[in-house]
Amino acid sequence: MSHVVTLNAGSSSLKFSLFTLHKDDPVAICTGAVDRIGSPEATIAAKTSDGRVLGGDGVGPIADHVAAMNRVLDLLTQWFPKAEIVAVGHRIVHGGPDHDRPIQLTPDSLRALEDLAPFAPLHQPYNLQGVRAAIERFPQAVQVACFDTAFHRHHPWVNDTFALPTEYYDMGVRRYGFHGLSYEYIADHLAKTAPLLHGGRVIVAHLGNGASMCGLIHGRSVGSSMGFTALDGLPMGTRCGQLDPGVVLYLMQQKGMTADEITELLYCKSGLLGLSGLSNDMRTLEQADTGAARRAISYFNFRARRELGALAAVLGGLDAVVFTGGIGENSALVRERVCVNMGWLGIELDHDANTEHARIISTPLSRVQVMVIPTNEELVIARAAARFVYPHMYEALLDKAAARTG
Ligand SMILES: Nc1ncnc2c1ncn2[C@@H]1O[C@H](COP(=O)(O)OP(=O)(O)O)[C@@H](O)[C@H]1O
Ligand SMILES: CC(=O)OP(=O)(O)O
Ligand SMILES: [Mg+2]
Repeated sequence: MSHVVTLNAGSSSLKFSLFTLHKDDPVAICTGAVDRIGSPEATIAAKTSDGRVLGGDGVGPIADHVAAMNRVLDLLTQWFPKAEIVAVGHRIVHGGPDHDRPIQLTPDSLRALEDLAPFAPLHQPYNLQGVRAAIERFPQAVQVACFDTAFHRHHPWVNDTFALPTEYYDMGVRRYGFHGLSYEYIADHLAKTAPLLHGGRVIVAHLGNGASMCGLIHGRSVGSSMGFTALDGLPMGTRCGQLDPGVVLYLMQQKGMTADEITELLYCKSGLLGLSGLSNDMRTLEQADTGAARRAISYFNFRARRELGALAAVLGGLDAVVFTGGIGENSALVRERVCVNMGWLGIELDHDANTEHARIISTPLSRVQVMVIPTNEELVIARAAARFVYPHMYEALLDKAAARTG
């Protein structure tokens, strides 16, 4: 039976899966993640679809994404020696202005994607290292790139542009938006499980180590919080989120900081880590009893509320809010604080349902339905990879994708 491997390198994690290519849809037979990469508490965990837990023993330190990638490919070949890998699907965070759908990777396209690395320094280099490692490990497999930016490529021009002279837009200085694979999964899931809401106005809050929000109308992106890079919008684990560009000028001109120092500050030392002085990890901050940790969480919630209100205005009202991503799926505290006193917008949270991480966490009378939907970027990647290998077998998926991108 043919199989697809998916690799999804986030800023703090490497998620991976092995899918079997069944007739209608790929089916995951193993999913796993290396978590807290780079920290002494790094873990690797995987389980099979029949509930077997893999991994555990002999994990050892996982210093960086390259070590994580090699370890994952070793383990997959060890666990599933007979799997025939026909394709590897890669999450590639930045696709630039030209890619509004997945592509089959070639040496030329790989080189072009390398040029985008400065615009996603926490992701793109690792995504592309994953491609190289997979080519070496599975040379016969088709390598497919699935872009975070593709989902937003047809968002309105007002959300695509900055108010700079237009030649900058023409040279690619645009608001690309990210987390598109996650938004695509949520939009597709809503289409299947809640078609009325899918047809309406939905805000998806993808809150993980990287965090963004996206406003959807009829499952299409009409506005999102991330911009030219994955620095903009909400504060994140180590990234600052929205920042007055005057701060950058001040740091350069008055404080003599170099571009590298500012890059390190904004990508790696800011956000929850910078404000708390303790950790980028929401679990650690929720357990910590320090004023700085509480203030970091308050700032995160404040900016999320602000973005929620702004996107509701862009959508012209609201029918549903979906929380997803590591924090969105697991932190009842953050969801509660983001939604509290939002009755004016039609949001009434059900405290008990939220604490229990129920799928619907708004009250039955809430005008806006609030949901928790675990994201599944892996399935979106596996479907795309499957379409390249067996276009006829997955014709239905192909039609749906075409309808979505219009
Ligand atoms: N039970 C939990 N409670 C609060 N936060 C959690 C919980 N589980 C995971 N998280 C948070 O989710 C974030 C990681 O999200 P994830 O989407 O996996 O990251 P990435 O951006 O690397 O893909 C971390 O801040 C982590 O603390
Ligand atoms: C784009 C981005 O920030 O991704 P992640 O949340 O996986 O770090
Ligand atoms: Mg992620």
